[in-house]
Amino acid sequence: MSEAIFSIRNGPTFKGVSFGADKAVAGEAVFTTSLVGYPESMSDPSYCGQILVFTQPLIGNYGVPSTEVRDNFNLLRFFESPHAHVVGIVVAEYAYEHSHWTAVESLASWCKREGVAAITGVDTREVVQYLREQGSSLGRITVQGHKDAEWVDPMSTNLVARVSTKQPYHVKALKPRFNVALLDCGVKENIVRCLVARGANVTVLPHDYRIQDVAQQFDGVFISNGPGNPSFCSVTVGNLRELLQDEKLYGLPIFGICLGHQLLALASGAKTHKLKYGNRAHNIPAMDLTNGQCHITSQNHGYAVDAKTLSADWKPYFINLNDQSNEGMIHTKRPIFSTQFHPEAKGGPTDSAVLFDKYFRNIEQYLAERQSNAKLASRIVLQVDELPTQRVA
Ligand SMILES: NC(=O)CC[C@H](N)C(=O)O
Repeated sequence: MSEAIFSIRNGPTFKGVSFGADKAVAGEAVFTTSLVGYPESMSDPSYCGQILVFTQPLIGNYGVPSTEVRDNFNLLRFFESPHAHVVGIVVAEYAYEHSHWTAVESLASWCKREGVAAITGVDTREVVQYLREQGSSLGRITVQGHKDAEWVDPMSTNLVARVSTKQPYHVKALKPRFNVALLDCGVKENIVRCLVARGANVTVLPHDYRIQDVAQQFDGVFISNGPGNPSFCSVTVGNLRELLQDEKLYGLPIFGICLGHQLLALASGAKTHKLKYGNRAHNIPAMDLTNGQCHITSQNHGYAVDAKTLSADWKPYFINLNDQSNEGMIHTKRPIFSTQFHPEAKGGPTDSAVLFDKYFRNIEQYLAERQSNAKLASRIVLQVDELPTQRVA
């Protein structure tokens, strides 16, 4: 067992023991208070470049499932993408013994295979108290025998370009009713599953794909979650702006989640800002401002939309009941809405899965209107049937 050190820039250092990849890493140190779901969180592309500190003290006790198993839609059954995206993890107590029916290996062996540095024996309560005071900070993990990595701020690079599919791919529903185009800024498998399981064939497009050129052949557009600072996604934002301004597509349903919400907000003229230390948890209360209902939500984000900057056509949709930050927006006349939290969960509660049903009702209505509106005759621009059926690295 090698010793390891976790350090926070302009902050304290913590000694522990390495149980992951034998290396030195640097990134943005963030913490999650979620109790379960470490395979899902670590493979969520939104965590790209980050060192994730778990406040749940015991981590690793249920091992890691197979990265090979796929479901009926050819989607990964147990992971949110094929690889780990965090650069490191920090835990209080790594469980050297694991047991679960899905486990095929230990968290330690997965971290080693995936090149994720991991340190145990850290007082994560102290780390969190520190990060909450100082705000978002850079961190690094150095395993004994290695030189410290240079500090790196992943938020100053375009992470979306790194994690997005390189080519379009197409995931078929079992009984297809609709065709959805999904802009992949770092999509989680379960978002695609939530769409195909409800009967949409999903064509997943790279983040910078000119969505405005193909949108007319789809019944709805979806904008995914993803890593990093939304202001780096100027190409996607420019494309979305043109999409929103196209009068022929006025009735097109659009739904965005997390980074997708932030990009839609930027495209409609609103602003985003960095939160002091972000919201990463599975139990964050968000109130639906249209009916006063509270959803307990799954979240992982460092940026937020500034609700005061929403233009006249948009209203805030949800509000965070812990810190009053914006949790979504909805268009006042068009079938377009987005949320900062994750209705697809994985992990987390499924209170807000109903938003996928709302999106599908919008699509049904759009199709009914389109049939009575000859102006928008379907024009096939992109042949989807010959596309690959999974992410293209
Ligand atoms: N999960 C996400 O999509 C995160 C969005 C964005 N990268 C943020 O940190 O705010």
